[in-house]
Amino acid sequence: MADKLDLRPTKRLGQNFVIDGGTVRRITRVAEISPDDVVIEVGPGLGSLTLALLPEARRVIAVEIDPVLAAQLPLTVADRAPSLADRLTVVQADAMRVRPEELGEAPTALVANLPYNVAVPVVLHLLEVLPSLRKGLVMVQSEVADRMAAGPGSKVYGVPSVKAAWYADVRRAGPVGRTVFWPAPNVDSGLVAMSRRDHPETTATREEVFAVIDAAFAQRRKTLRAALASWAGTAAAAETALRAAGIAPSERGEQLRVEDFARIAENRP
Ligand SMILES: C[S@@+](CC[C@H](N)C(=O)[O-])C[C@H]1O[C@@H](n2cnc3c(N)ncnc32)[C@H](O)[C@@H]1O
Repeated sequence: MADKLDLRPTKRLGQNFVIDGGTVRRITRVAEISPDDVVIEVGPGLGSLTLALLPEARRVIAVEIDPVLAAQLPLTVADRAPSLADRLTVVQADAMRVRPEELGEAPTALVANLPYNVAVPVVLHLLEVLPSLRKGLVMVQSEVADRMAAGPGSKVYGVPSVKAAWYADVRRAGPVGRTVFWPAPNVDSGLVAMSRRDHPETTATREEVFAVIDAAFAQRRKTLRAALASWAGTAAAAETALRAAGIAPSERGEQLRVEDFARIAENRP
């Protein structure tokens, strides 16, 4: 199919296509799609995962940034799975900016082999703008999978872990080797499973909580008293906010849960 399109995969768009049927079936199985699900698939590419998702879901909304691939996808599905073609919606758009109105229907599940350079912003954007999303199964670079699923105290716990935890329970769902792709990337991959949960109860807005998270991890080796100094105005003001939130000023961001960041945000001077 790549030959037919005279396709030269674009590195900038993270175009590494899965060419292994076993991996595609595994992603579909682990995603636990039910016949009622409306799946949003980001970056369908040549459609290998799309073709596996269509028999499982009520609808697949495929969001592809590349206009050539977006135009080809309905033709591929009409050719390979004509009886399922009416379950497919293709939206040519940047998934980092896509708006719910562009999708036609509210997706309940995210399943994607994500473009690796934008995987975290895409996941956070979709969880934010699509409250209908209840679950997700995405393939990302192995290190990113570790970071997204990490908990407090882990060396790789950071901004992606805490922000993802605002929206969902996140866990690693298995490794994927680099040989299942064409072209093969020079990193291994991993599956990440997400299950929507209510965000912590707080009077602070999401933006306010995320501002504390960004500030705390911008200087992750510093104590929170020092790391939050510019966020609070001064180190002394940061200390007051931390004490009011019941958190020792000598702690570091990597020890806190998303609920703790929310309490700090509530106590901004
Ligand atoms: C890793 S490939 C996956 C392709 C296919 N799903 C597969 O598994 O073979 C990533 C796909 O995402 C598309 N893409 C890259 N950036 C995107 C963005 N911001 N929004 C939507 N699609 C994007 C690329 O064009 C490419 O088709």
